[in-house]
Amino acid sequence: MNSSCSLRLSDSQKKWRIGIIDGPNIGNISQAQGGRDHHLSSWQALCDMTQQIGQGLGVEVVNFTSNYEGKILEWLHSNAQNFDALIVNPGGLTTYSEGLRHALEETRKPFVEVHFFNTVKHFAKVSPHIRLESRLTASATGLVSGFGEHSYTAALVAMANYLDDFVAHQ
Ligand SMILES: O=C1C[C@@](O)(C(=O)O)C[C@@H](O)[C@@H]1O
Repeated sequence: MNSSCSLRLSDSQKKWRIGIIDGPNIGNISQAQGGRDHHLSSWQALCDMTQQIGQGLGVEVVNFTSNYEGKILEWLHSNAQNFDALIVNPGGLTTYSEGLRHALEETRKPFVEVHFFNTVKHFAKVSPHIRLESRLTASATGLVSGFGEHSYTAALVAMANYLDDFVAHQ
């Protein structure tokens, strides 16, 4: 067991670098989600929470958000190689962005798709006749949805351990 943090399950001390990308509307989180599926006052509060979890895990977390698909793609093109893994809430890009899916695939980095909502349940309710689904899930390493802000908690803990166990030895 890693002595610095009980949530790192191996002996790894590696300070992985994990980028968290929040897509359209997530930067406006207190209004956008109507406070129903999380307990955050702002996107900054989400950054503070994920930074705190990153510190506890002994990994570096870098947060980025944009309402613009092109800005997110440019961020990925310029920065993805500086990260070991990514956590992505595509927000308003969830159901249609092939561009984001391609850009993420091209990084060749593991990534977790996260959502505040359980998107399967949410889409079944808002669109019972046309089957909506995320464009990213089939390309993601993993998916965490439905736990409000703790979808990010779960994604960070899982990704740090995934990097320790599956990537460190490659
Ligand atoms: O913007 C959002 C938020 C969301 O990504 C979530 O985190 O639950 C779910 C998406 O369907 C929606 O468009």
